[in-house]
Amino acid sequence: MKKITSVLTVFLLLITINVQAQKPRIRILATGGTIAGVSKSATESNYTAGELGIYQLIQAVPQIKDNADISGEQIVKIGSQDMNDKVWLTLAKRINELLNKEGYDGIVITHGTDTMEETAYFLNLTVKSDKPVVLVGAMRPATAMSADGPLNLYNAVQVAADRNSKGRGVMVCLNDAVLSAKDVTKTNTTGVQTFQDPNYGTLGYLHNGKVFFNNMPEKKHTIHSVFDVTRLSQLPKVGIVYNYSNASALPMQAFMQAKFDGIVSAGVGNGNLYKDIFDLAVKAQNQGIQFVRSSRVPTGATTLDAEVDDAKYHFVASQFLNPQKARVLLMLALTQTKDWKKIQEFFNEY
Ligand SMILES: NC(=O)C[C@H](N)C(=O)O
Repeated sequence: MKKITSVLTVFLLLITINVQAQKPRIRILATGGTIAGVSKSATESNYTAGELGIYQLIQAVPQIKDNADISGEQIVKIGSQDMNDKVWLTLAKRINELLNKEGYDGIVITHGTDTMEETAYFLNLTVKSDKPVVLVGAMRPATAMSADGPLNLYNAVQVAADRNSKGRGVMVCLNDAVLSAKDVTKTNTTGVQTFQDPNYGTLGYLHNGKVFFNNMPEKKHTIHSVFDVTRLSQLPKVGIVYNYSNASALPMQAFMQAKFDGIVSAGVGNGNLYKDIFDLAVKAQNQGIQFVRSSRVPTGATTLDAEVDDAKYHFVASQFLNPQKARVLLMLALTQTKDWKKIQEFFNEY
C-alpha cells in the first residue's frame, strides 16, 4: 500500500511539473507608477507613486500564476513623469535578452500612466521579437478603495500569455481594453478609462480574463522595425514646442541654442505654426535641426500638402503621431539619418 501511495505521489508530482512547464513563461518588469502607489488611507487622493516592489505586486494577485509561469524583476521605482532615455534603453535591451536569449514567452511591464504611451511606442520600435509585450498601470494607488491595479495586472498577464497576442506589436492593457502602442493615448487625468485610441479604437478587450482581439496594427513595428538600440547608450536630443495664440518663440530659441538634434511642434489645427515659431523653424532646419510638424488636436493626421509647404522647407509631417510620439520616432530616426525625405518615409511607415 505504501509503495502504491509513493508511486502515485511521484506520478502526481510529474504531472504537476509538466503542467507547470507548459504554462507560458511571463516576466514582469516593474518600473513604478500608481499601480505601485501607496497612500495613507483607502480614500485619500494624495499618494506616492512607485512605492511597492515587484514581489508585493505579484503577491497581491496570486491568480496571475493560474495560467502563466510568473517571475519578475525591478527595473526602476519611479513615477512615470520621471521616465527617461536611460530607462527606455535598459528596458528595450533587457526585453530583447529575455525574449530572444532567455526563452521567455511574453513580457508585462508595470508602468505609470503619465508617459506610458511614449514608453510603449519606443518599445514598439525597438523590441526585436513578435512575442507579446504588454504595458500595464493603474489610475488608483494600490491602497485605494476599488484599486484598479490588481485586475489590470491580471488582465495584462492574460494578454501576454495568449497565443493570439503574437505579432500585434507592443500593447497597453488597462480597464479591460487592449490598445496599440502606436495609437493609444492618455485622455483623462484621473479616470480609469483614460487610455483610448481616438482614431482607430481598441485592438481587443478582455472579459472574465479571456482576451478577444478585433484589430491588427497596420504600421511597421518590432521585428519589422529598422531601429536597433543594442549598441546605443544615449539618444538624440529632441524637444517639443507648443503653439497657441500669440505664442512665444523662446522655447524654440532655447532648443536651437542648446543644439538639439530635432524639434517637434505641437501645432494648431493641421500642424500649423505661429508665425514667430515658423520663422525659427525654417532657420532650425537650415542649421541641420530636423523640424517635425505634429498637432495639439487629439484626432486626425498632421498631413503633408496642407497650409505649410513641407517640401519647400524640408519639414516632416507627423501623420497620426501626436507630439510626444512624434518625438520618439524622430529620436530613433535621427540615429539612422539626417535626410528629411528619409525621415518623412519613416513617419509614413511607422
Ligand atoms: N496613474 C499613474 O500612474 C500616474 C503617475 N503619476 C505615473 O505616471 O507614474
